Amino acid sequence: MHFLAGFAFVGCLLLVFPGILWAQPAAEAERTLVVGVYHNPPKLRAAEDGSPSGILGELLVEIARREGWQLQAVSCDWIYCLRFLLEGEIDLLPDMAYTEQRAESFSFHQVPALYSWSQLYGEGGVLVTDITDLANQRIAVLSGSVQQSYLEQQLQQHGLVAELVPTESLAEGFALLQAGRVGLVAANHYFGQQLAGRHQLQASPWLFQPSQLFYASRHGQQLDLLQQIDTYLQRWQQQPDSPYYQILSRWGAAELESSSMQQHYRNLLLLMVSLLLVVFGGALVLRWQVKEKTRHLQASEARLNTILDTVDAYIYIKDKKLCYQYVNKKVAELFQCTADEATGHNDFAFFDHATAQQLQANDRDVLDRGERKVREEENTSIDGRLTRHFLSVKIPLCKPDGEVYALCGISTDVTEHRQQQQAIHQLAFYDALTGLPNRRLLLDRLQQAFALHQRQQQQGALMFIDLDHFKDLNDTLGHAVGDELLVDISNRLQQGIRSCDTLARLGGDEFVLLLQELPDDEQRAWQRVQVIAEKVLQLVNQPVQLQQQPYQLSASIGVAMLSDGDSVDVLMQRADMAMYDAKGRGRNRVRFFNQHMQVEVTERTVLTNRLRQAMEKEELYLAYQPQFDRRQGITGAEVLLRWQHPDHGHYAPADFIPIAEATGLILPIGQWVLQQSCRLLADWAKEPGCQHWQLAVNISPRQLHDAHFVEQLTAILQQTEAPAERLLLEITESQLLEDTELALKHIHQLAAMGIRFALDDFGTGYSSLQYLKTLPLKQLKIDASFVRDLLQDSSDEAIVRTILALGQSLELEVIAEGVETAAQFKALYQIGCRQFQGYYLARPGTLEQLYQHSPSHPG
Ligand SMILES: Nc1nc2c(ncn2[C@@H]2O[C@H](COP(=O)(O)O[C@H]3[C@@H](O)[C@H](n4cnc5c(=O)[nH]c(N)nc54)O[C@@H]3COP(=O)(O)O)[C@@H](O)[C@H]2O)c(=O)[nH]1
Repeated sequence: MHFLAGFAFVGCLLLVFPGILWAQPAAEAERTLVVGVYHNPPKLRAAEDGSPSGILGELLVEIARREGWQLQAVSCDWIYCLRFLLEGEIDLLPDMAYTEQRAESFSFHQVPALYSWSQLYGEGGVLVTDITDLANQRIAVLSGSVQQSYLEQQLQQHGLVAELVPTESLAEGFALLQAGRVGLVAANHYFGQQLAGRHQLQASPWLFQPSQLFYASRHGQQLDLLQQIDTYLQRWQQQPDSPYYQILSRWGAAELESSSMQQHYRNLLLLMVSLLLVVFGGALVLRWQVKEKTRHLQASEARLNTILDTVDAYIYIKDKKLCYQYVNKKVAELFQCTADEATGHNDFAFFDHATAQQLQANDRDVLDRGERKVREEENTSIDGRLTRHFLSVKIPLCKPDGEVYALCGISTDVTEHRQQQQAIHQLAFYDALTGLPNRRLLLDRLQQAFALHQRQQQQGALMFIDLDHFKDLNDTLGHAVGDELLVDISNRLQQGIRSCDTLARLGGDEFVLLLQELPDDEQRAWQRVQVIAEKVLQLVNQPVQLQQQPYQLSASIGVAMLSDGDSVDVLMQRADMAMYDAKGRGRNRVRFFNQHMQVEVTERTVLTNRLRQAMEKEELYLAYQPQFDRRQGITGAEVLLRWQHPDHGHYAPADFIPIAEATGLILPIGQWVLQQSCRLLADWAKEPGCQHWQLAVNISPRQLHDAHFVEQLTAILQQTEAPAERLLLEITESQLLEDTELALKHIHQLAAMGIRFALDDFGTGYSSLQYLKTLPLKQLKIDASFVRDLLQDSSDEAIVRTILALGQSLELEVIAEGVETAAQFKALYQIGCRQFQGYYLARPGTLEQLYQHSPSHPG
């Protein structure tokens, strides 16, 4: 029993850790070959020092010596040798019979190294002359061997029932025969002959499975080496005094010697049996067997212990009571005791209670099911100070009859790997600055929430939260302060949400809140989201102290209910759309997605595509609206962009300019407007009647903030030779709000070149005196809205008067725009306005129409 358990134990360990048990001295070796050596004497066996021995072993050693190959021998049972060869753990396996099936997985050389056949061996009285004698027999066969496949096939062909008992080695087969567990054992004649002689077994007269024996490598590997082996075999098999025949005769002579000794032994035994009775003979045989096996086991155990104590894994055997029966050095180190001290104790002696309970549950599973299990285990030491993660492979150890008697565990410490995995996970799914889930994780959770909504109609909402003017703050106060602010906002928002909700940061100042577990009723769910959104606004609105200054932030929030979209992408787009709508409506507010937004976006997309082509197709042109002095003489004109689409007619600038702005198309379009305007100024400079006229050109915020704007306008002025001082760039206050520093820099650079600036829509924005002081302005433009209600609304009149007074004191020209009636003109004139623009005087038109308003112009 012990002997058989040993087979299982060795198998379990060698299966996982094939060890190099013998290596040739490496002095002049050029090539290292790992050779599998299984016990199949006289063809193959491991010598005392572990080196390959037997006929094929010595033959290989001789070839290797001549070729300068370094051999490293791995001692393994046949079945594991095969597996190691397949898995590339070993390079070469001697003593493999060629079959077509094997040729699919292994490569063989050409010249057979040996010829062999198989026989069946049994106690005297079992006579096998042909296949039919195998009916109802229990026959031990080497697992995965040619004998096994041949016998299986033959039994099936002849419709015979016999039990083939697979063994891991031939020795195990003969041990089963000795123990009376099988009636016959199948083996090649080399091995069988030896064992039969030794154990008084009878060889069957039925010879089967003649085979050619080769050295084999993993399929397609070591082909040059196999060729070399062929060269030696071919040469040596033709020379009677070659090493081939010397080795053969050495092992053949040993065999003969062994046979003749056996004969002598048999005679002696017969004599002894007759003299000392069967009892003494039986005892002797038994003692010899025990001694042989003990020696074999001790040698294997010593070799194994060396391997087990050097591998970087925790290896142990636990009995059915879950007490350690064996621990390797690593386990003993972990338990801070010797291997002997660990033996006999269970996990409660080494781990904390919860760990021990979990380990025992895992172990029981393996023992009860009799199945190999792989699990990740988290083990905390008994003092609770150290927790490590292990990947544990646990294999049940079974007796030949299948009964599980222990388990063998191999655990690898994967703590660092786990930590790395966690770090990678953190990087992959969380935002590095705030620690909030990132886009990837949000999408994952949204996907789940959406699936739940579709399956069970569970309500949910997606909230896009964008901080207003965060970019300005970031640019002004620096990115470190910006980061601090984002962390602060994320903490505030996190405190205000429930654990079932997900707050994520998509990047920059974009936060997204996924709300789940809302009331089933759609209306109530909507109301709950409204309340939460208001709360978010309040949280953002709370003043924050940055660089000793209090700041109050606001956010624009867009909401899409999960029922608003039919996919995650659509939902994201819709929440984003709603957020932009909130921004467009003045920021610091919440907007829920509605279909109008969708229509607007669709229309905007269509318009964007048309606008992209408009420039190429020359559908854009310029209109000129004259500007007048108090005597209604022309002082110049405002250049106004127009778009005439061949199919869809005239598009209003108020519709397409914001799109051009948002898409960046305003940059090439604006450049074209400036080129046209400068050409016209250059032409006017040559005409005495209009030399003094100026052209007012609207500049969009995008242009003013563009890094190449100054450079491009300088180039245009140089190319056209237009007088810079006749160019008046109209800017609005709102333009200056975003990235003020860069805008001011560009304005000052252009003013230094002589270009003049007008502040458009004056009075409608912040009307900051600060701008009036710091900007190199030449003109203020009273917004048309004040002119429109001038006659009805006294406060509008007061504003107009104030603007005029401001202009006077700051020495700025003031022009009123949107003058539509004679009454407005008169009223403006009476309160001191001296420059005018509006439909009353002239509508925007062609150049010809402009010239018609000036009698002095030759055109
Ligand atoms: N960045 C650029 N913006 C441009 C350019 N061309 C125009 N625009 C801007 O588009 C907005 C709408 O312009 P538009 O429809 O051309 O309207 C202008 C005038 O036609 C209109 N106007 C002029 N007089 C009157 C009037 O008596 N009544 C009345 N109802 N409207 C009148 O006012 C617009 C000019 O406004 P302003 O620029 O503020 O002086 C408009 O914001 C343009 O700025 C361009 O090339 N680039």
